This record gives sequence, C-alpha cells and structure tokens, in this order.
Amino acid sequence: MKIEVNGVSKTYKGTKALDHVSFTLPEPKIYGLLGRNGAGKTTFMEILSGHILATEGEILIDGENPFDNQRLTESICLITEGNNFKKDLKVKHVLNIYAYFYPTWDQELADELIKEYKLNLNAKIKALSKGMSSALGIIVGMASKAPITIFDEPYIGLDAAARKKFYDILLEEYEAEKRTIIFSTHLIDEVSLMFEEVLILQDGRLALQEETDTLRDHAYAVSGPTADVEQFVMGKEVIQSKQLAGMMTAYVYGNVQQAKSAGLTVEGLPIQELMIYLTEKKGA
Ligand SMILES: Nc1ncnc2c1ncn2[C@@H]1O[C@H](COP(=O)(O)OP(=O)(O)OP(=O)(O)O)[C@@H](O)[C@H]1O
Repeated sequence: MKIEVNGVSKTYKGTKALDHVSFTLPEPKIYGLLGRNGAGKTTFMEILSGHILATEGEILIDGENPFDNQRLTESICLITEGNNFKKDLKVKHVLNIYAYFYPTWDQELADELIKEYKLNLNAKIKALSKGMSSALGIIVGMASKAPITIFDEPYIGLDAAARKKFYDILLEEYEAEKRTIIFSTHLIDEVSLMFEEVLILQDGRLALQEETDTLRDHAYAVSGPTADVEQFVMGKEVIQSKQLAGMMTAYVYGNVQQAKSAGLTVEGLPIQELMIYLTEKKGA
C-alpha cells in the first residue's frame, strides 16, 4: 500500500509534535523510523493508524485518509510499547478479537509464536509480565499480517534472546511475504541491519529519508598517517576518529570516491554506527 504524508502537522495544546512533515513510502519495505525522545514518532504512527487526526495536512493510504475508515484500519496494525490490550481479558480472548478484526490474520503463525514465547492462553492480561505482554503484542503484530504493520518500541521487558527471536521471525515472515513494516526503536544497533530505508524525525520535522544501501555507500573509514588523514577530512563530516602511533582512522560520511583517490586506506563502516550517529546528530 502506498503511504503519502502531505504537510502533516500536529499540535497538542501549544506543543508542535509534527511540523509540516511530507514524504512518501511507496512500497512494502522495512522502514526504520528513528529520532530522539519527543521527535514525533509516536504521533506520526498514531495518525497513520487512524487513531488521531492531524491538525493540518493529511496522511493518505492508497489515496484515502485512515481516520474513521474501517476498510483501511483492517489493513493497519499498530503495536506500541505496552498497553495494547484490555487488562481484564484473557490472552485467548485478545487473540480471538484480533483474529476476527484482521481479514489477513494467520492463525497458524499465531499458534506457532504462542508456543515459541510460551504464552499461557488462559492468563489475564493484567497478570502478564512486561515481557510476556510485549510477546503478545509481537504475536498480534506478526499474525495480523496487516499490509501496514507498525511497531513502536514493542519490546519493553523482553530480554535480548526474546528480542532476537522477534527480529528473526520478522525477517523470516517478511521474506516470505513482503508488507510495509514501520519500526520505531531506540535500540538502533540491534535492528538497523533489518531496515531497508530509514527516516529520521527531529523536533517534529523530517531530517532524513534514505535507503540503507545509499547510507552504506556514503559511510567509510579512512586510515593513514595522521597528517594525511587530517588533511583529507578537513571540511568533511567526521563521525568519529582515533589516533595511534602516528596513524589515524576517521569515520566519514560523504563521497567514498574522494577517499579512494586520495590514496588512503578505505574500508566500509558498520551501518549501525552511522545510524546512531545520524539520529543523535539530527536529533541534537
Ligand atoms: N497526548 C499528548 N498531549 C500533549 N503532548 C503530547 C501528547 N503526545 C505527544 N505529545 C508531545 O508531542 C511531542 C512528540 O511526542 P511523541 O510521543 O510523538 O514523540 P516520540 O518521538 O514518539 O518520543 P519517544 O521516543 O520519547 O517515544 C513531545 O513533545 C510530547 O511531549
């Protein structure tokens, strides 16, 4: 489904959470939505999910506004950090409700994930640990098979092994059947390798939208005698640098060809480091 964000602003009692944001997500991909605290990520995801209205502008999904539009909301699943489900319901009731709501629901996948996360179907939501509650969110998000599935920091309380399991399942399911996945996270180093495209919000504005491959092509480490490297990086965007025994390595964001033609040693840079740098820088 095509998502068009047209001049979207959202103001909460004087706080501008989103400020004239425009971009397009034309096709199913895994999108990373990054930004510092308060950058406007959750607000954007809530407008996209049809939960709230923009103050100005609109989001169109295949040309339609998702607000109060059941046909569209059946195609969108938003899983947030905790509080996804009514506290007095049992796990099995929650699953039944979502199975009924989403025409694309995959019960086989849900059953598989319930086993994987060892979820007790008869437990009440309020009795679940934070991690178990997050696991239920992940199961619902994955099994919904919603053409637009949005995860907003969905892993509170999940340990590293359970998060890894989630990333593996997500990638496996995505490979089997492409859908638009929007993933907002502060654990960039864990998930950035999954992203095909990255969007960075800064103070309610779009600071960057780029394909991961393009970012990868622009990030490199350059090494050589300190004086040569220092001269080369002058005026360039340096992410980080270190020196040892007269030699220097600098991580640079820019045109890699320039480094190659300068006769210095050039290597790729881990994409995680670049995304963390850009998020911090754009959010600074
Ligand atoms: N319901 C609300 N009422 C008032 N202000 C709000 C409300 N929701 C969000 N805001 C404000 O809007 C701004 C953007 O918040 P939002 O939750 O969208 O950011 P975020 O990028 O998701 O942040 P985080 O990474 O901390 O979750 C913040 O300044 C926040 O305080």
